[in-house]
Amino acid sequence: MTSSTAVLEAEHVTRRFGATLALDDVSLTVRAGELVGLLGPNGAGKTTLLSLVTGLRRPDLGTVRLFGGDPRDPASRVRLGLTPQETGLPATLRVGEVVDLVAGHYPDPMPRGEVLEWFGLADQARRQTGALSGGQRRRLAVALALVGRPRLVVLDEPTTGLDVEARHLLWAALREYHASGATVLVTSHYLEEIEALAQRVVVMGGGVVLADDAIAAVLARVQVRRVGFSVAADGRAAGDAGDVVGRLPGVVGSRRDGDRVEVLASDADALVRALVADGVAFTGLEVRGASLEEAFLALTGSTPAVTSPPPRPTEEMAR
Ligand SMILES: Nc1ncnc2c1ncn2[C@@H]1O[C@H](COP(=O)(O)OP(=O)(O)OP(=O)(O)O)[C@@H](O)[C@H]1O
Repeated sequence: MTSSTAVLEAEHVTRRFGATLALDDVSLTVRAGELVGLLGPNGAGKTTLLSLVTGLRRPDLGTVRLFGGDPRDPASRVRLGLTPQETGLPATLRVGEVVDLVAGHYPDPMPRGEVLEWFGLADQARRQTGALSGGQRRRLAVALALVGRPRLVVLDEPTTGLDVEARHLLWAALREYHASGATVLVTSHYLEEIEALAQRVVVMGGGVVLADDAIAAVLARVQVRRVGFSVAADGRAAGDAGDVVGRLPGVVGSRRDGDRVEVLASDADALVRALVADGVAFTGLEVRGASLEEAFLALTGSTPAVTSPPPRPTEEMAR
């Protein structure tokens, strides 16, 4: 397989669940040897896309291919390792038994001891999976995705519920596995995680692909901050604020609600300096990270800026 071979392809894929349009004309190609991060907030469509390209569901429209074949065909899936978001492990089986069970489906699996050691589970081999902590279960799920030495690994939010140490252990394992020549597709809510792992990032929101680029290029695009301030509802201050906001090159969107002005700006410092320099009488200044979705929706112009409700602030999303 050459490095340009597509291992996973979605072309103009649409998928509905009742009235919900989960994917709206999505196209994505992942080539052999890539480590791709699929980033997006809850409901963006990431899991749905993975379910189509791994053959768990069918698209309503469009085509999907896995290793050039139909993802629903077991022959296409034999080189795929998958960790779904929810992992139903048989609670009464021991960790080592589950590893053996899964390994038995592959022609050249990793030795049990090696894979357990790799994921920090060597001393859990004789424990029943039902007795594992949430984090240990998560690590075991990823270990099971890799035990058959798949050429493509698809991981849906693999680090959910892991503490910092376990997350870093998992990132290191994925980087190492990728370095051995595998292709990796990993979803996350967190830019920090994708930044640590991926070379290329695909950002989804509202069922569409909002950006697909090298991580550095995407990071440069999401350095957007939300600046909020109040001005007198009418009169000179409001006009001045509008003028200043309109003049600044880094402003990607703005909204006025009564006396409150909300601006999405790539350079919040410059915006505030300009407001002060122009003598705009503002009060109640707030500067905080915009959510990725806000930033991308604003940048792509696909929806009026700053209209979504404030994102739930998290350490990783607030930038
Ligand atoms: N089985 C289903 N039945 C009904 N609606 C669904 C189903 N699966 C997904 N959806 C809807 O489709 C949309 C996309 O969901 P999806 O799970 O693909 O998003 P996601 O990006 O993976 O989100 P999360 O990060 O929360 O896992 C959401 O509006 C979701 O409610």
